[in-house]
Amino acid sequence: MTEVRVKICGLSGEETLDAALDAGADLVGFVHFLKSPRHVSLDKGRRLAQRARGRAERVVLLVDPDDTLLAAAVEALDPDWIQLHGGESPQRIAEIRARTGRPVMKAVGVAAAHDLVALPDYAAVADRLLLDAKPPLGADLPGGNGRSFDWDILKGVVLTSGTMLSGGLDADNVEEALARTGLAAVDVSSGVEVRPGEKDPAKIVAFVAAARRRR
Ligand SMILES: O=C(O)c1ccccc1NCC(=O)[C@H](O)[C@H](O)COP(=O)(O)O
Repeated sequence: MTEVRVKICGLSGEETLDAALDAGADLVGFVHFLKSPRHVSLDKGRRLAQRARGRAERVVLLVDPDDTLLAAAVEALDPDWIQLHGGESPQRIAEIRARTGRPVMKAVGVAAAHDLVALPDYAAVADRLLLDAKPPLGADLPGGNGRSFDWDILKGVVLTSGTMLSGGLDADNVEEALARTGLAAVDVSSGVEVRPGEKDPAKIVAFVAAARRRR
């Protein structure tokens, strides 16, 4: 079995970024979305991304970005990945890939089996898919809500290689989530926090260790 890939998302400070890097996270995510408690300015994102260069893949997370924001985010963070966490269409994803020359990870919200119908169209244009729990109706945030979806929905579904599982994961449930879905890549935000936006180094270490127990 291949080693599980781990992404820690919503890092906004040097200390917790270092904890993720030292714990061996494969990807580190920086959220640029004003409504988020994990929002980092482009200047802060630039500094954090520089700090992580060469130690993990750097991901900038954007929600329905226009071309001006995209260009500014790419210039500032020089990301290895652009994660799109809004209502971007497959056509817009193809445009963003072409415009930026960066690989794109598309987050798809899942609540029920019918949400998986969208996956082939996204898989055709995105470099990677990230399956996240759909946010509750009227939520401020399209992700980072600490909710999980019924992993058994994925049983028998053929997913593209590298697909990441996300939503409500933590050190206590990540092994079971990996076992039940058969996926080999996970993403976490709330599950390594003490409160929204405040990451906990000890929880980051515990999460990476728990995910890696599953090989
Ligand atoms: O984390 C945020 O604040 C956020 C804001 C806007 C769009 C997406 C956001 N997070 C997306 C992530 O990548 C999270 O890691 C993912 O949704 C899982 O979150 P959680 O359930 O809190 O672990």
